[in-house]
Parts: sequence; structure tokens; C-alpha cells
Amino acid sequence: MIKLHNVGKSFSRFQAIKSVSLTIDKGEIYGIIGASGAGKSTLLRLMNLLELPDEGEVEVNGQKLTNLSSKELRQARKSIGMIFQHFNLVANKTVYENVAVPLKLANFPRNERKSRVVECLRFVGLENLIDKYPAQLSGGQKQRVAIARALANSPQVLLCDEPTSSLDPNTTAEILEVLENINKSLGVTVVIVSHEMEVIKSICNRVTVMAAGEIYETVSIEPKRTQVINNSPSYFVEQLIKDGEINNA
Ligand SMILES: Nc1ncnc2c1ncn2[C@@H]1O[C@H](COP(=O)(O)OP(=O)(O)OP(=O)(O)O)[C@@H](O)[C@H]1O
Repeated sequence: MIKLHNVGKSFSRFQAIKSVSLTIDKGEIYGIIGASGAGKSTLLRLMNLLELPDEGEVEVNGQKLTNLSSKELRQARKSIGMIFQHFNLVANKTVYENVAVPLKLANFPRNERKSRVVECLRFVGLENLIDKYPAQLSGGQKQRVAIARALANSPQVLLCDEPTSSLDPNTTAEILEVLENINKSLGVTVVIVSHEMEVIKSICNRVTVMAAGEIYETVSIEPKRTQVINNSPSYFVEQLIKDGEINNA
């Protein structure tokens, strides 16, 4: 589903990602964890070419994104949704208009847009807030709108960059449930970047631990709700071993 092959990315002379290779299978909920500055967000943004790699190949849904023209890339990106820590909603557009944006950009048939927007908002439980503006919503509601927007074009992959890092624990649990539901009922492959171990352990079936732009380790885990707080890469792995959750990936 997603394949990175020897992908590298530098900012000026700083090597943020150092020749990383990984494969994420269809239907997975895949976590990327590590300390601040480890390269997690950059790695995620390389998966839809929001960051262009200096070297290596990126393949999603059997298409080598790194070989596509910009027009072909725009088309391919329709099947890759993305959500962010700070939601990135358009402040002067209503909930409805925010979710409709990607449909307009994709030339989705005009007469089917409304029902598609409502369907997406219903999926995240927000169809009653359709005429509100982002400023009138809670953080959790804003993230639900962002998720509905990411789902509008029926993506096969959903990339989530710190999706719960601005939310309280209860709202975090609700958003994780929505993401799990998207994976289970829509069959969407979900990739989650987080620095919070408990988020990753809650729903991911596999996790890559990043450190200094490289993969420190990739392990399989049994998703379950727990609470662990620490930031060193080795600690992430030690916790998984201690809990008997590692099967070498
Ligand atoms: N556009 C950019 N220009 C310059 N340096 C960048 C850019 N984006 C990322 N970096 C640097 O690359 C490194 C990795 O950044 P990245 O955001 O991927 O890390 P991260 O693991 O997601 O960290 P955090 O958890 O703090 O978001 C950091 O040192 C960061 O400063």
C-alpha cells in the first residue's frame, strides 16, 4: 500500500531523513513514534510528497509518486487524505464549506456534493453542526470536521500528523475511536504520527520508532488502551517488550 525505498530528505545541510525504507500494508493502522525532531512529520509528509525526497522512491497504491507529473500527482493525492495537529480548517468557511473544498478541487459532480458532505459529516457525528464556523467548535469537533474533509474524496490512505496532540484525554479517545472506525468500516489504511506512546498503543497494529532521522525499530503490537509517558526511542521499544506486545515485524 505504502512503500518507501531508501528515501532521504535534507533541509539545507541538515539530514532530517536518512535513507529510510519501510512498507505499510493495506488495512493497517501504523504508528510512527519518536522524540521531538526525530523526523516523524517529515517522514509522513514524504508519503504524499508534501515534502519532496532528495533521493529514493515513494509508492502509494501501486503508483510510484516520485515518477508522476504534477497533474498526475494531484490525481493520486485524492486517494491520500491527511489531518493535522492544528486541524487546518479555513476560518471564514462553514463546516459544510470546509468539507466541500476537496470535492470542488476534484471536480466532484456539483449535484452530488451536498449529499457527500452530509455523508462525511454524519460519519464523524457532526451533521448537526453543518452551518457553524470553526471558531464556534471545540477542538475535538474541529478535528472531526478535518477528518470529514479528509474522507470527502474516499481516500484509501489517511495520514494523521499528531492528530490528538492538541486535545484532552477524553477527546483524544473519541478521535482515536473515529480513526479506528474509518479503518475497520471503510477499510482505509491509517498512518499516525505521534510522540505519545499511549496514543500509538491504543490503536496501532505496527509501530516504527524513529530516532535522528532513521528507523530505530519496527515492531508489531496488540492495540489496547494503556498509559505510558516517556520520550526516548529505546524506552518506546522497552515498554513494548516489557508488556509482551512485541512480535518482531
Ligand atoms: N521545512 C523545514 N526546514 C528546515 N528544517 C526542517 C523543516 N522541517 C523539518 N525540519 C527539521 O527536520 C527535523 C525533523 O523534523 P520533524 O518535524 O520531521 O520532526 P518530528 O519528529 O515530527 O518532531 P516534532 O515531534 O517536534 O514535530 C527537525 O530538526 C526539524 O527542525
